[in-house]
Amino acid sequence: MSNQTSRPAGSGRANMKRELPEHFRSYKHVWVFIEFEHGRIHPVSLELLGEGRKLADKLEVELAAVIAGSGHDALEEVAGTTFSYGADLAYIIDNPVLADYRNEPYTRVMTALVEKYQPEIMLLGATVLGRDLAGAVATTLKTGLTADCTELAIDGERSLAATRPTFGGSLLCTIHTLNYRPQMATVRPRVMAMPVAQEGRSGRIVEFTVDLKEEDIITKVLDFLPDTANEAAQLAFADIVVAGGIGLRTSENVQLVRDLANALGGDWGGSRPLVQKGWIPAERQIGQTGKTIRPRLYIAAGISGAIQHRVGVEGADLIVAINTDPQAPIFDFAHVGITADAITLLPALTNAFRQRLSVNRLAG
Ligand SMILES: Cc1cc2nc3c(=O)[nH]c(=O)nc-3n(C[C@H](O)[C@H](O)[C@H](O)COP(=O)(O)OP(=O)(O)OC[C@H]3O[C@@H](n4cnc5c(N)ncnc54)[C@H](O)[C@@H]3O)c2cc1C
Repeated sequence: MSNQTSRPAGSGRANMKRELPEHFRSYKHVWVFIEFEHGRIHPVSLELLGEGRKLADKLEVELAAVIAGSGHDALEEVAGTTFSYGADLAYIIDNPVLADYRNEPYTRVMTALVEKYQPEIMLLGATVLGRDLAGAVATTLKTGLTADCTELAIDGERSLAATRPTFGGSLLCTIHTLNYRPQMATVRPRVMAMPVAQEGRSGRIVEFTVDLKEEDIITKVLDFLPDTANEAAQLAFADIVVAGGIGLRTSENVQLVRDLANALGGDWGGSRPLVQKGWIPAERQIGQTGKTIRPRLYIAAGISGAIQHRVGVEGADLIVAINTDPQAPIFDFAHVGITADAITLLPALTNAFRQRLSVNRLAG
């Protein structure tokens, strides 16, 4: 009798076909799709340039920014910004049809660019635009896409190891695209650190033209209406965030979190059960299925620190947790833990900060 454990034939990475098909072997370089809309580069694109730089250095290849839109001067200016954030070259696709994002022309441009210049890795932000585009491009190119990655690395065989939470965040899985190119991944805003811009860094511009005609595109943009009702739009980018959990006990007590955030000049949010109870809007949920934040200061009041919440906040520089239970999991990763009743401590902190900050203002 053998005491060896058996595993199903063909299972696991070790039994996968590792040889990349011949026609994919020429695929080189790392690309980042730059989300440029209404005169603004989405910060996630710059965060991805920082991550792409590390991957490109490891592979000893170039890092390219892909910039599509309408108006050559504006696109060149964007290219200049991408160089200072680490790109070696920028592909510019300038066409009036690309003035506003639409899936069809952008997918056409991206697939044509990939077929011509053959990148081995392509990264996009996991924003509304990035998710829409990445899925369409991966499907058209018949390649693999790992969505919402929290970590990107290169393994010993030059393959992209794209890690993301799975099974409701209770496990992390690392996904490889072994037999297809490019290897595509999306990453949510604030998951990766923002790189420091290096002024004066330069790069090459490669112009790419595609035959796009407005009459061939079915969808039409009639107008652009900014989402002014979404007052939580900047939560992911706030320097100071105060959040509440079920420990706040009533919907009225959410105001205590808002008051402290106001006193500190920060933004506010909460854990998922607060959204489920209707105490806070969904766009203020922080965590795996909400927003990922990377503030300099994060104050969590009455939040237990479940893994799904933790993954959205652990990039914060300083985490202060207020919880009545000294065994609460949040104390395992908070930098400062306060065992106290949030409902009495929050107003006391708000008053103290208001007084201290107004004294500082008068003194200044
Ligand atoms: C697929 C999936 C996705 C999820 N996504 C998210 C997500 O994006 N974000 C998220 O937050 N959760 C998410 N969750 C839910 C998550 O698992 C937890 O249930 C949730 O984070 C718990 O919220 P909480 O900390 O507010 O509540 P609880 O876990 O109930 O913790 C409340 C805490 O408050 C403390 N407390 C009680 N009274 C007081 C008081 N007066 N003062 C101070 N402390 C007090 C308690 O000791 C306790 O630690 C997800 C779950 C699943 C399955």
